[in-house]
Amino acid sequence: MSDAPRSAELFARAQRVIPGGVNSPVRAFRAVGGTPRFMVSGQGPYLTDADGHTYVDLVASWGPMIHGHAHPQIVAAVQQAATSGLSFGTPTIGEIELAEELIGKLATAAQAHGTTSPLEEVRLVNSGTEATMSAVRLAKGVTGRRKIVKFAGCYHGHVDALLASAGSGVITFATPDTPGVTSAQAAETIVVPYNDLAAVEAAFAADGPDIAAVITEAAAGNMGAIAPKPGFNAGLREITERHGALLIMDEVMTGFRVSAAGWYGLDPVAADLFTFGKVMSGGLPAAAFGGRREIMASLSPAGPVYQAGTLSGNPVAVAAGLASLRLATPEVYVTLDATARRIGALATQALAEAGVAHRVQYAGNLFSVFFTDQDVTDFAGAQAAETFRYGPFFHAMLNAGVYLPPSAFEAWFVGAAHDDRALEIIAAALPAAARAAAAAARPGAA
Ligand SMILES: Cc1ncc(COP(=O)(O)O)c(C=O)c1O
Ligand SMILES: N[C@H](C=O)CCC(=O)O
Repeated sequence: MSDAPRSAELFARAQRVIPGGVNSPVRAFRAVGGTPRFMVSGQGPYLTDADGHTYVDLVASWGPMIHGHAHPQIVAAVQQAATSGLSFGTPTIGEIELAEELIGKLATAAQAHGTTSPLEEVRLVNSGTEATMSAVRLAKGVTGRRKIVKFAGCYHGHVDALLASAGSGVITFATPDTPGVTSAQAAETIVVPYNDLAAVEAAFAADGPDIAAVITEAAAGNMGAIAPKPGFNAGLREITERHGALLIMDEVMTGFRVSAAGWYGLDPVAADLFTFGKVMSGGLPAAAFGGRREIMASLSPAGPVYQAGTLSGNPVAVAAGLASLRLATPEVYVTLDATARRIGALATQALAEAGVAHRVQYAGNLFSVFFTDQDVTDFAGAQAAETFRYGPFFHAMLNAGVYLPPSAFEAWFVGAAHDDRALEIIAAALPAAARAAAAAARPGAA
């Protein structure tokens, strides 16, 4: 399966008209080598590429495909919506229903935890990047302050102020100080280590009156999967509240994936603002940010903080999101969690048998493999792992029909459609991949 002539041909053609041949850097295979596979279809847990190879998909469009690809009810909802018109640039009923669905899911979780929901209003946007960008602007507008605290290795989309020490493609391609972000923008971002409340306290001790917000991934998934230490998110809540700053919980990856109410359903920390993305729209371009009414009331046209979007609340994306969220029964989450654990256990078994030091880490049902004998709790730990083993591991899996993220710094994702057959393919692929990881040569070694 290493032979992918049609993908190679398409990649050469793409590189003539698209920078690097891809429309998002993480899709390129630069960190693992080789030719990115051009996919032509997806069905359930499988992807099929332009050469006709089929793969068990452990990327799931970077999170959203919780029901697998081309779920018939979601496809039908999209077809139905498209038939009624693709975009109106006016309010629609579906937007209210989607907002109510998101708010209702957090309200149900809050009630189960004996508390009230911090999500009273949401504004729909088109991408996770737009959601975090808008949440940051709103936080600055509401507090009248200019600085943001973020965590090294967390990724919040390609927002200028949030690219500092970011995870995902930024770490994969080692571009921490991307040109185009001005020093003035960079100076407004304070970066501290993930899972380190003392560092957050120190940031507030130094800059407290200037800090508008702390933004965190609800659980980190963009430097591999790293769960917050128990009490970390709650600690952020306490510190921000004490200093009059807002807490922005980025649930673009975890929202409606790790539970019906996202990470909030597992650890109900009442952030001031939440951001949601790809999962809430079933894989179509829609996202959202929201929070308490008194904060959201500052948003235009209700308030002075401007935010807008011609295609925001697009009816087709909204229909996909509604269909996907309504299909997400408690059983779906039980299946996602169990499947992630089964695959993680298979990886552990194969890597242990091959003698490869590793940690399989989970953040809810996000998971990933770190080639290290230490638990990884932050960016420094993720960078210290033996990432040179990932490329050979990745290609062995790919050749055996399993599509992993083409970077050691990304989470792996499953869908409820990953059945026993898909897991058998993964189980069959892992021993050779583990041996390839074991045999990988450290760069620079003789
Ligand atoms: C936690 C998190 N926030 C924000 C984003 C940005 O979302 P998008 O790629 O839709 O702009 C991502 C990744 O995509 C993410 O993982
Ligand atoms: N890690 C990113 C999102 O979660 C990967 C998606 C992308 O940037 O294309």
